[in-house]
Amino acid sequence: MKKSIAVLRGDGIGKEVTKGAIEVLKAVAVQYNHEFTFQHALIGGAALDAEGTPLPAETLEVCKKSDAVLLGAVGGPKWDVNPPHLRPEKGLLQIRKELNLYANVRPVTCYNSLLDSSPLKKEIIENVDFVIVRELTGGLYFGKPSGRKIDNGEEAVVDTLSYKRSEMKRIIEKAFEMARSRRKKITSVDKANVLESSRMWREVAEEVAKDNSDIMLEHMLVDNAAMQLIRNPRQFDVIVTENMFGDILSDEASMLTGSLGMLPSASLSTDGPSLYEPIHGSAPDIAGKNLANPIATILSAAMLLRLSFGLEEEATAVERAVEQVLDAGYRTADVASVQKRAVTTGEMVERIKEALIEDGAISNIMEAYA
Ligand SMILES: NC(=O)C1=CN([C@@H]2O[C@H](COP(=O)(O)OP(=O)(O)OC[C@H]3O[C@@H](n4cnc5c(N)ncnc54)[C@H](O)[C@@H]3O)[C@@H](O)[C@H]2O)C=CC1
Ligand SMILES: CC(C)CC(=O)C(=O)O
Ligand SMILES: [Mg+2]
Repeated sequence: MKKSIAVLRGDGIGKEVTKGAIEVLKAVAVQYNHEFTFQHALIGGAALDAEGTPLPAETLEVCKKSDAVLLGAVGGPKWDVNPPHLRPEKGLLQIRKELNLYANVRPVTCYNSLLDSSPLKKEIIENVDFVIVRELTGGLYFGKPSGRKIDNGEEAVVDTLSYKRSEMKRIIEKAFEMARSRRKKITSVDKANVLESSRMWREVAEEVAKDNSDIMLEHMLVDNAAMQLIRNPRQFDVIVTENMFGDILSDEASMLTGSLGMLPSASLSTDGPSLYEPIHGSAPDIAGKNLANPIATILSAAMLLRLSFGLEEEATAVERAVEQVLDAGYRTADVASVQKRAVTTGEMVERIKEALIEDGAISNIMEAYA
């Protein structure tokens, strides 16, 4: 199969983790006789430095012409003082809007071998397997008007949360579709006791449920959901929610798995190429140190293979390789219980490639660490 992948490395650890995922995708191409081409383009702080804008027109062109997009992360302290339109994050929001990436699918899977890496008890996180379906192109992050003004002689600020019914419907329908091939349960998360947008969200969810009576729908207020994720995460199958709630809940959920560096995501488009990205940011505190966990991005690449290219066997092989390497005891620093035994980003990538190329080749690797 011949496919083109646009790669937006971005900033900080975005560069390191995408490098690792590309290496894994290249290994897949060799192993399964595919031809993947990679075209790099600028986004975020790197694009601001080079082009004066966080999303150059050329980047958008490259993405639109490709079969899928792989993104690292954007942002960093260097650009924190910039005005809103010159923030790296603005480039990420813009590309989500431009490519109609309405659905951000964030699977949360607890690996058996990492049960001791989570701050939560093993009994709580064992067999946790759910997916957060986050609306990605509406809500507060895209609200207009937004900004500062003077109100009665005092500085005031406004951010607006707005959604169209159709925007709610399409993401909730996506969640129902996903639940159908899973355990057929949806938890729709909102703040309907306070927000009008949430009351409409509930109405829409009920309407969609009427046409999907094989799926069980429950509603949960977001503050309770944040608590239930820690109390009893196994109760969840598919969580569907608006943009900001999904953003926050998924970072929280990542700690069930042991680290923010473990959660992949797919940002699905209504029409054109979809984009695949780890849920984490550019991690300026560890950037450039070869410390980042590349697994979230490698698992995002597996989602790319499955969802954009239909390569189920290859996607499963990547996921199996990750699991095998973790089972063998390899850990980056974020999930290592004994820090001095932690491996670097580069070594983790090497081990995953090795496991992919030769299934079972790494069975005794922890001997080196004993
Ligand atoms: N999708 C994106 O591009 C996102 C960008 N950001 C941006 O990233 C910058 C830093 O934001 P933070 O709040 O620090 O969030 P962050 O997600 O970059 O990091 C939070 C913490 O998790 C750790 N961490 C994150 N990914 C990791 C990985 N793969 N391996 C090991 N440890 C990892 C970091 O070292 C840090 O201690 C900001 O400019 C923010 O706006 C934040 C979230 C998402
Ligand atoms: C620019 C932010 C909305 C990025 C982020 O935190 C995310 O998408 O998870
Ligand atoms: Mg986030």
